[in-house]
Amino acid sequence: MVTFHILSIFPEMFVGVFQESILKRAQEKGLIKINLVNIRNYATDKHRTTDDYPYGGGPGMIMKVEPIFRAFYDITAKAKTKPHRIFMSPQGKTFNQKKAIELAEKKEIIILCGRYEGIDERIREELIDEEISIGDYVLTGGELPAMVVVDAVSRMIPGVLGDESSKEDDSFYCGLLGYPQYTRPREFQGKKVPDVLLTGNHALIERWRRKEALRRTLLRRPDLLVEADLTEEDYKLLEEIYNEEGI
Ligand SMILES: Cc1cccc(C(=O)NCC2(NC(=O)c3cccc4nocc34)CCCC2)c1
Repeated sequence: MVTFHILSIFPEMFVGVFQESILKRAQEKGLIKINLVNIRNYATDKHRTTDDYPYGGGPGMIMKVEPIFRAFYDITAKAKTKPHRIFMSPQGKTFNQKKAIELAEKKEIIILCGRYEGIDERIREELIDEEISIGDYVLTGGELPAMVVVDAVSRMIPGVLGDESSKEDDSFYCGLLGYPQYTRPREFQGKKVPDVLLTGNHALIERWRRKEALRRTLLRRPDLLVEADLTEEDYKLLEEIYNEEGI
């Protein structure tokens, strides 16, 4: 069971996303709990201010310390265990499946979403255990990155993925890209489904799938290949692929 406390000035952004199939069912099964926290509720001035001008000048606004500190203290006081505290930030370590699996072991997770030009540094110094980025591009806020983390971590919690899960595949292909997939019709615009997939020979099908996953990974994401734990059989398949691809 993982409880996610998501701190944002736009908590309503999350409602639709977490009311969809897998995450909704996981909440109903009591496997995950999602607590949407509006930072503005912790601002005590009459305008419920959460941002202010940067010292030293410069464009944009900075998220203020008081509302965020109050929110962290309140959540931590009410939490059963000390929450693991994440700030979604472009300055963070790039999120990946390994991190998702690691976070699925936590009991309580606070995810702070940035807005404006960012947060007052004292928040990062005092309240954050780790910063995570979902990639190198400019976004308007940390909310979408937070949804990505909740989605990826929730899938790794036992029981969240029904038996229709592709989790085994995830683990089997861990670190590789997916193999080509087909469904009916068998032929479309003259393009046929590979015969091997129609043989019912599972060993042959598995070999073909593993080889195509290796081929796709080699051609599109060789960096993943370096990280993947390959078997002797994989290296044989790679030999064949190198020859076929004329590399
Ligand atoms: C490459 C680069 C350099 C400098 C700024 C930015 C940028 O996008 N700054 C804007 C903010 N970006 C994010 O929060 C954010 C962005 C991207 C991935 C993320 N993964 O988690 C949070 C993420 C930060 C405060 C408000 C939104 C991006």
